[in-house]
Amino acid sequence: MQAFRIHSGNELHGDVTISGAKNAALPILFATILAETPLQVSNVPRLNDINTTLKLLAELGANVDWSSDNNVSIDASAINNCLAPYELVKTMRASILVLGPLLARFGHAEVSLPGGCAIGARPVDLHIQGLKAMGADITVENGYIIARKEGRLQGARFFMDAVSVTGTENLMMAAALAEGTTVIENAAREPEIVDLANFLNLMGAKVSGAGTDTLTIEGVESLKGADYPVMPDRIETGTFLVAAAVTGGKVRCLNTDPSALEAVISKLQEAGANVSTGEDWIELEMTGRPNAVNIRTAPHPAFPTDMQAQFVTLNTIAEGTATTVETIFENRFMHVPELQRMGADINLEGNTAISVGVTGLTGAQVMATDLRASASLVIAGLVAEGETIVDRIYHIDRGYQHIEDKLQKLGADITRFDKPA
Ligand SMILES: CC(=O)N[C@H]1[C@@H](OP(=O)(O)OP(=O)(O)OC[C@H]2O[C@@H](n3ccc(=O)[nH]c3=O)[C@H](O)[C@@H]2O)O[C@H](CO)[C@@H](O)[C@@H]1O
Ligand SMILES: C=C(OP(=O)(O)O)C(=O)O
Repeated sequence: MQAFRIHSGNELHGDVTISGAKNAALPILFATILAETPLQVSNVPRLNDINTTLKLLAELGANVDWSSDNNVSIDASAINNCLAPYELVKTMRASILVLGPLLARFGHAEVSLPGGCAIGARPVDLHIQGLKAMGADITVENGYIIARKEGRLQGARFFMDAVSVTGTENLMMAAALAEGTTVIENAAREPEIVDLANFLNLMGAKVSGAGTDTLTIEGVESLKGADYPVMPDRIETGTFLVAAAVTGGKVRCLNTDPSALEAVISKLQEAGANVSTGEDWIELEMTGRPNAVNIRTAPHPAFPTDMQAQFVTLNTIAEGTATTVETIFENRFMHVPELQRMGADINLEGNTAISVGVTGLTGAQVMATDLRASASLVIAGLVAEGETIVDRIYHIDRGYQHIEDKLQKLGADITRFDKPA
């Protein structure tokens, strides 16, 4: 199993190029199931989750070519199988995104239930309810969601009880090929939803309202291929900005989109960072210790849950006391006990972490438990005195393309190594 060895001491300085967004690339790649002609998706990050997605598409019968660095060519005209097996789905919850497109195009889908994960139960009831509202017949048998519809799905009005990102995406993709108009109320407003809607529209879909809480989708009979670049990763961007704020120094993130990071940038400024932005870059300069900042996660445009762990690390070494409230996932504080082992002063009370900033952390062997928890531990390792070993970094490889290479170029002392189990 691979691990990171990190030594503290260096401020981060320099430029880092941000990759395409995992959480936009995944739905976009699943949306290719809807297209009857070949297409190309560019700015696709080299990540384990993308590998899993492409394996799944190939398993369904699509022709997939990822020989060129960040460009993927897909021809979904050959899909001849509507089964997404447990072995692939269990490694990546976003696999549930095959459900809507398969059902809409082929009238049939069998998708393993993804099950819970480290950050929470993560049910998919809203995905199922929405597809049922469009006329699908859905049962759950032997751990599989079995969905059928004779003829096209029917446009429907659906109110989402909870704001769900992949739920909104699944229903938007299904509605794109439905007969009639679908209205999704209380839809997620994340920038990745807008990116998916733009891709669908380029394929010939009629989606409007993306980025607001009401999506209107006029179904069309077929969709064609289109070439599309995935938006930049706002969470990877935020992670590098927090790393620079914690270590001190000056880091410029290139090939990113500041408009997708307003809540994060505003918290970094509150923490004392000097942040400047251009059309496709963000620069952060930090001198001295950050101020502790209160965080409350909520659906976009509020503060993203995927940046919560990184800010807990910032609060750990900041000046003052802060509360971090996690309102999206019921178990997303797995990094806290690991940070405590490095000397953090954090009290957990239900969905709230109360951090009292300490003047220094000490290196330790810590375990990554999920994607963003891993990032928070890497950031902690960059400032902890001595050596930090972060175990189980396969979690971080799900969401960050070559994070150690990018950090090394900024001056960090971090190496990947094979650690005997
Ligand atoms: C691949 C991807 O884009 N992943 C992101 C997506 O995950 P994902 O789309 O899985 O997260 P959701 O937005 O669906 O989850 C939000 C909340 O809704 C609940 N819920 C969701 C669906 C459902 O059918 N029933 C239900 O109750 C969840 O348990 C959770 O409490 O959005 C999350 C919230 O911004 C991010 O942390 C993930 O990085
Ligand atoms: C929780 C995340 O991803 P996923 O939904 O793929 O588990 C994440 O990107 O932080």
